[in-house]
Amino acid sequence: MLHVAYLTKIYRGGVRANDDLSLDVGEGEVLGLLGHNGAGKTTLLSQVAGLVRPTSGTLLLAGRDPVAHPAYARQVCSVQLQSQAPLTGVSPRQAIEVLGRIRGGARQHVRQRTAALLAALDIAEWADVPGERLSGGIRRLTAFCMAVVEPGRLVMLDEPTNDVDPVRRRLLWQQVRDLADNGCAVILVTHNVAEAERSVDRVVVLDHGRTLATGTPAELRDRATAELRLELTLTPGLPPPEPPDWAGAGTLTGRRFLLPIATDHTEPAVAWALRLRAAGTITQFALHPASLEDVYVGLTSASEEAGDAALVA
Ligand SMILES: Nc1ncnc2c1ncn2[C@@H]1O[C@H](COP(=O)(O)OP(=O)(O)OP(=O)(O)O)[C@@H](O)[C@H]1O
Repeated sequence: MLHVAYLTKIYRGGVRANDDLSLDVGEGEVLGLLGHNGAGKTTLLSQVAGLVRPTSGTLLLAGRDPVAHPAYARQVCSVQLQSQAPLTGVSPRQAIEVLGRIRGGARQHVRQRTAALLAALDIAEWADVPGERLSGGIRRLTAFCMAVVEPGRLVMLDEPTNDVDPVRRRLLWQQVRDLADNGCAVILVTHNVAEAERSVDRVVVLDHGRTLATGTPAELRDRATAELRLELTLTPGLPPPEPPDWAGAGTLTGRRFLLPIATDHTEPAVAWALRLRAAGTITQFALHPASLEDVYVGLTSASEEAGDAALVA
């Protein structure tokens, strides 16, 4: 559905926002695009939508170049932008139905789909409230509905869960999954790695415009299977214990002390934690596998260190 090969975008002024980027997204697939602020995610989406011209490389949207065929790109792509949709003077229902009609949906079908989306995201009670009286989260969910009321074959969502409460976020992820199950290709830009883990088929991690890693969430987590996390809850008022030499450097957040542990040190880790609990140093402990978020943070910090080393060299 989308084929990107060796894509580079250099903005006027010399910022290299995408650097030799290659990826593919198939029908029925949700691709999660992760990366720090300024990694080049929005730039990639803008080029796919035909809004920004690539400096070099290949971009094919259902077999055609979106920059050479912008009307075609607009028909094939549905986009929810990162910026909030202007809703002054219109209600969510009006805004969603107008978008559905603009995208060529039949009146009856658009009405039904709008009502179904509002109900599925549990925002029907705001359906007829003017936009200026809506909270940021409801506006964000309305923008999502506007993007998917008559979805194109490729749906691109730029941080769709910003400002949205946890319960409605889950409802939104279900809608994203349904889009893919109905045959859409979906690109999901998010900073919420833990949530992405549950709803994407594949992940691309961008770093300074380049692909840092790609794979299914399980494949990326496998890179860290050699590691577990030992989580100690410290007794109030007590400092963290000195980690044994087989544990990695610990991070302290409040009373939570988190240590990376190699899987072959599971037994001594549990024995150590039990001793700490018996001595009253900690109140409880847990040992769990590394999450995709741990892998993501590890990848990006390794890249930062490599960048710093390159600068020093
Ligand atoms: N129109 C533009 N002109 C010049 N530079 C730009 C332009 N748009 C983006 N950039 C720069 O290109 C780089 C990539 O920006 P982009 O918005 O694609 O990143 P992003 O990954 O979407 O970031 P965020 O997560 O903060 O939204 C940044 O350094 C940004 O400042």
